[in-house]
Amino acid sequence: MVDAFVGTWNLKESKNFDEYMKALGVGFATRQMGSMTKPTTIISVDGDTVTLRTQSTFKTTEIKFKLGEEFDETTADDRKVKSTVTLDGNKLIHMQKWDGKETTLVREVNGSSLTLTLTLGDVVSTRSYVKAE
Ligand SMILES: CCCCCCCCCCCCCCCCCC(=O)O
Repeated sequence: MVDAFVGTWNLKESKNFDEYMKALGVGFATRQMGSMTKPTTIISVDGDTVTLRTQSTFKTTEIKFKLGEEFDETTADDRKVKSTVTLDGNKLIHMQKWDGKETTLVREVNGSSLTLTLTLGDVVSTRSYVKAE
């Protein structure tokens, strides 16, 4: 049920994000900014279209998608990827594919907490978000 993800979520804690950005090939200066930045993610639903906006003073991205339908996405580090988002139980699974590589961004809600798990090969980063009041 995507409804559980709807709301405004603020980053509270981040683990291993620098390693994840390194695995993506993100350069030093951008990684420094990325590590310091505390984004807000706003998720909304209109009919069968989901909007996921991640905003910060450094970068802002917004994607609109229908579950299970592939779409083109330009990521915060400027990768041009093919993305598909699916719902598996209570997990929102976002898969990005580019240049023969793939990464997953898995979001899971537990009450007022949202956990984002970023995986690329054997590199895993966990980012914890808390719902805004
Ligand atoms: C859009 C805001 C993202 C904030 C950090 C930007 C850092 C520079 C780009 C690194 C690429 C990482 C891919 C996106 C990871 C999303 C992290 C998140 O939503 O918390």
